[in-house]
Amino acid sequence: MAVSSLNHKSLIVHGPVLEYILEKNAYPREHEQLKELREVTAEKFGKRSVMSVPVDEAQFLSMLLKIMNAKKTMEIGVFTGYSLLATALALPDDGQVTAIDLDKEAYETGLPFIQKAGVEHKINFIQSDAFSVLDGLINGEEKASFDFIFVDAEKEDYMKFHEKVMKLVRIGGIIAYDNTLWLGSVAFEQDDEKYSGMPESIWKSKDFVVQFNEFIKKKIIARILAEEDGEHGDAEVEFENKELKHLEFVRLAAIRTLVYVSHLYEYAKQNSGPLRSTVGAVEGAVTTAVSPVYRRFKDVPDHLLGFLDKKVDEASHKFEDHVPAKAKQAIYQAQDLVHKAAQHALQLVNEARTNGPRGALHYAAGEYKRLVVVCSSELWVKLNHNSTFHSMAEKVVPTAANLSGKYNGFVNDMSGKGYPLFGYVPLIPVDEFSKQIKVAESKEKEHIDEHKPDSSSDSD
Ligand SMILES: C[S@@+](CC[C@H](N)C(=O)[O-])C[C@H]1O[C@@H](n2cnc3c(N)ncnc32)[C@H](O)[C@@H]1O
Repeated sequence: MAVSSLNHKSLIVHGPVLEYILEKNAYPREHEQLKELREVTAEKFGKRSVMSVPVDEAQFLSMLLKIMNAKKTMEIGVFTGYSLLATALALPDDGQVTAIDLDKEAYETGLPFIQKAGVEHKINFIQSDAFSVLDGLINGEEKASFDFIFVDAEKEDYMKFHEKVMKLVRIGGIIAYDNTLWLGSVAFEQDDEKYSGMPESIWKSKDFVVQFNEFIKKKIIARILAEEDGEHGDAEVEFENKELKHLEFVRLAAIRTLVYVSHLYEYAKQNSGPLRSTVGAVEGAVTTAVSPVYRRFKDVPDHLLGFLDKKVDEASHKFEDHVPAKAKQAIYQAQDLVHKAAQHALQLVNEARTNGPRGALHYAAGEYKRLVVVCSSELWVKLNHNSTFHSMAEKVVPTAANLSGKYNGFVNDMSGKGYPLFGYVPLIPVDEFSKQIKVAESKEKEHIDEHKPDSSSDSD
């Protein structure tokens, strides 16, 4: 089959190479019912059949779903169901794909092939405007629960879809957008000779696609920031997912550090020479074992940060005239500390830039730990005088301590079993932290005792 007759959307390879890929690889592997569905779609919809994803893209989607062991997925924009059938075939027997389209007639064109392939039970087709379905899922129990979401609808809606699907995809899940090169138009102007034959409808949406590509580039950091809801649904704490007013830079610094540490880890892995295969072998086990602990633990500091942020805000505005001098002092110290913490996080990044990973690790093990352990314990003691903080801490601390203990136990265990990689994995300094809290408490007590005669007018 000549490429020109394939009505193919591929931009990366053209001519004989594309023909070779399709003829030698993609078409021979195409499932029988996918082939039939494709042919019926072309017959019934003519030029509009170009809306279906091409055979090689469907095979890529299928591979992705299998690699990530996806079970719960969503497709926005079904048409006659080519990508939907490819998805359903790739899911395990108890997998589910929520498929949304306004056009039921098109879906019913493909349905007999879905049935013949024996995968209809994996599909929940919803005839509706996708926005209302997404809102319903967000308000229901479906937040952060989808492994994979495929968006293939109107290009002008992609940005709006993004805000919604971000709430539905699980941490570590994937959102895939179709047509982000929009048949190549993104790289050309309409008067370019090479693309003069492109239909008007493509040029109409080109700007939306270009804007979306810019938008999504900026959203990558936001994806790292995306938080899971549900586990900390405490009504007392109302900062969920909101940008922190005063402490946002600390959160960003922490994220930068985290990103950098993961780069260090990659570096360590790449440079572990003969150990690399051992590293590879244990990595899967590590991810499986550490992930649940990490996932639950990672929200705790952020949660506290949010709480502190609110306190800092209250302190600088509402309480300014009423808060006793000592409490004010604690709040200012808190502000000072978070600034210091942010500076140290940045210094770690700089250290790594100038002296390489070894220098950064050295720095991290010394200075950064001192700051985290000593200073944050002092801050903790001071903040604990605040009754709201105290009650919040009482809820959070046992879980954090328990998870930290488990995490440390696992890292030590693996290290003890002779996996050198674990020398790079930082421990959570639980014991040092509790020792430091005792030191800070007794310092605080000494300070109070020393100043007792003068402090009568200054009590909380
Ligand atoms: C490009 S086609 C989907 C092709 C399909 N993924 C495939 O591989 O065969 C786009 C589809 O999105 C649907 N659509 C567009 N906007 C929609 C919306 N807001 N809600 C639901 N469906 C929508 C259209 O009805 C159309 O069938």
